Amino acid sequence: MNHPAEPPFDLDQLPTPQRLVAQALILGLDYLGARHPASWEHGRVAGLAASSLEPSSPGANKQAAKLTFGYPEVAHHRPAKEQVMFSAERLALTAEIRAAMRDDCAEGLPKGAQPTAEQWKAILSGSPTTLVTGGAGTGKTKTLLMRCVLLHRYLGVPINQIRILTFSREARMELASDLRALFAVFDVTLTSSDSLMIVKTARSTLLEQVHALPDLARAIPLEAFSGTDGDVASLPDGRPFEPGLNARQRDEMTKCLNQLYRSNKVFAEIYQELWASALRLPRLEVDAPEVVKRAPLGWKQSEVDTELCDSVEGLWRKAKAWPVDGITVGRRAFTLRGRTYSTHGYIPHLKAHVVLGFDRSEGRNLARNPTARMELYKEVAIKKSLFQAYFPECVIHLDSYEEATDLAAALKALGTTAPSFRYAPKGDDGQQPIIDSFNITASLLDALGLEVASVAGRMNFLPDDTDALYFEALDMYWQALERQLLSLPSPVIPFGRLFTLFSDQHPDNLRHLPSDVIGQCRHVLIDGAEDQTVPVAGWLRAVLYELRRRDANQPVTAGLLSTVTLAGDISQWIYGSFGTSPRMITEFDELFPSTVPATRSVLTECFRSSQQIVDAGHNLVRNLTTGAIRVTKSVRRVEAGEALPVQMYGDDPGKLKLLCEEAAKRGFKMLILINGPQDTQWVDGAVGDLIRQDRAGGGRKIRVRSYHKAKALEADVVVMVGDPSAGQSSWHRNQLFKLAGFSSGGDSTPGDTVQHGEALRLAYVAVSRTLVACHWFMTGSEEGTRTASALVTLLPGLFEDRR
Ligand SMILES: Nc1ncnc2c1ncn2[C@@H]1O[C@H](COP(=O)(O)OP(=O)(O)OP(=O)(O)O)[C@@H](O)[C@H]1O
Repeated sequence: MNHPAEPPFDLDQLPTPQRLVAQALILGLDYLGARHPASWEHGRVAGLAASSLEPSSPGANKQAAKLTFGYPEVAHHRPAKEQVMFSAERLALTAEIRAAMRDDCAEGLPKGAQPTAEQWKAILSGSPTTLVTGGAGTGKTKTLLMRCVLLHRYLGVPINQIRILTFSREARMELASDLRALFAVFDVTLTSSDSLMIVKTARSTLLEQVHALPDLARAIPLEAFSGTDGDVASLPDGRPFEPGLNARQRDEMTKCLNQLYRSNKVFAEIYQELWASALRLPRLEVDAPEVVKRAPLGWKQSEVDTELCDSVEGLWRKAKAWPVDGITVGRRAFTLRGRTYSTHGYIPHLKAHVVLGFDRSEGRNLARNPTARMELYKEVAIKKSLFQAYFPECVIHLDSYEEATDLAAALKALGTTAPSFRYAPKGDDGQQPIIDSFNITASLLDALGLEVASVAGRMNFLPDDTDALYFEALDMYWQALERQLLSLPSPVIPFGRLFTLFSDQHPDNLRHLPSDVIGQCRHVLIDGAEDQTVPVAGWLRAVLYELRRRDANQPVTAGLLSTVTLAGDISQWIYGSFGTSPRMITEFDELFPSTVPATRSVLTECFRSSQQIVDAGHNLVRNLTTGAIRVTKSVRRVEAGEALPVQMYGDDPGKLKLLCEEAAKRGFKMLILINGPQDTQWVDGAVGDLIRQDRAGGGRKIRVRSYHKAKALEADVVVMVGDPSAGQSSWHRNQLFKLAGFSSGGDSTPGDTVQHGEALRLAYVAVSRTLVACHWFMTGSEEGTRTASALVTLLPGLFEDRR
């Protein structure tokens, strides 16, 4: 129980102001019939004490009412830490400014190109945070450009404080040119370099900041490292998600691999084991179709296996390709399901048996003997399938003399040189040289915001899954590589690392930046916000927090504010398999917290395509949780006969040729989108001549791009070649995407979910580039896989099957 520490003062002893307050309180307590607990308790204790000391006398129970004056006990609290990224300011948009911009717009832009009410809402948003969403062709990019006009022309923001961030160099050039044209409408002349100062990629913006620090002034991003003089001067925006390596990068990476291999015994062992697993004949299930088909012949073939071995070995010896250094020659018999078959040799170092195959340079008509019913190459193939399904140990099947020579060389140099080989983690497309494969995986991890060196320890694999070795080797290798690159005269650092160094994980690093450099991001506008990586979001947040911190320390803070404006369409999220995420849009308020409510504008009018095409696009993505676009209404004026559904054809190169000729006659621009290298050949075979003619004539009437490169483009006629595929389920990808936080709603296979959605979204992006007509050729190259056209029901009124 609390007692007042000091006896209360007599009311009369208090100075006048306190006395008046106390009297007022007393009256208040009396009026309310309330009790002041501390005073009451004090009186009670004092009364008891007095009663025990003084003899009771008549009238002694008439206690003198004595009020005490105490202080409330208040628990100790710390001031809250401000988590808000923006000040409580709004843009100083007066009614006059709004009216002036609207008037100039009415005067400068054609009647049919005036912004809609939905667009004006975002253009004239006074909030520090503005989010513009909407389906393809609804004018999100145009809205961003108009907002840039507002900031500069009407609010006087200098152009070196505005950044429009776009995706790639190509998109940057196009957007910069559109911006120049739009500024001219508002009587502002932007030079080419002005517009390229405003329109940047996140990468080039970050790099300006990196180079502003003396320690990193000469730093080169790994992705832009070519070893030529132009490196620092022409620091490129990079080609995001194209992890092909140039000669200089490959050189440096190979050097590092060999150094690590020689100096680290553990790495060398893991690497050799991985190599052996890559050499090993891939296993097949016993019920794989080719095994089921070949096994009955294979069991019979056991009777002639010795003769088969002799014939093949004879060919190898004649070609002087056998014996091979490092391989112990000698037949060894094995029993598979009760039948005997022999191998040709053994590699002790790899604990691997060797079976000789049939080199393609030999005649296909060769047979074991003149009476044999089957050609030699077929018998070899049958035995190979049997071994794939039933051979219990590690076996290497040498399919060519060249392969054997390479193997001998690698075995000879094994003590000093890391063997080079091709590898793909399970579920990834096509094998790559190991260095390239490491680079692709490291780029994915960077984009997902995962530390490459710590990933292996957070994953798990089935006991015989060689991907475990791959990730273990990658972790060790990437650490060594980053250290080696950093020690070069001009330090080389991967973009992922640079973004992380300048992200909200390391906010102090940004404190070293000069104010004019960080101030370039005072007003950031991002186009294509659906495809940003975790590190880019972290970097942008850190930059905005740092600006806020600096603003708060200014002598006058009134009028100081930053803004962020995002435009995006989650149905166009097509780089998820490379590690991007649409979180900037879906978690906008959490990522960019502001006391001023955000302005959100959903654009619902499509200016690009007819309603059939808009609905066909919607048909593709409507079942995706990430595709919840509000239904879009086409406002495009369509000529008679133009409102056609997407036309679907089979493998019909002749039809493509006709379409191209017809488009050329009408002066239409064409965009041909391809799904893979096989489609490049298909298109070249069909219309290669027309494309070359177009280029020779200096025209750009026919453009050929991959589906992934279709974003932000539009054309009168769009031709889709091939069917985007959702690929194979992948254990390692699912784990990585889980680690990166993609398992929303308890999704246990988030990597597969991303790829499934991506196939459909790629088709959506392709269809939605259409101004007049869209044609889809199913070339059949992806048969049997989960492809976009098979993952949804294509509605007949929206897709017309002409196969
Ligand atoms: N208010 C408008 N009036 C007329 N045309 C418009 C309007 N807004 C945009 N457009 C035109 O519509 C087309 C699509 O605009 P824009 O590229 O800005 O859309 P988007 O939403 O960014 O498209 P995507 O998401 O497919 O890249 C462009 O040709 C643009 O000029």
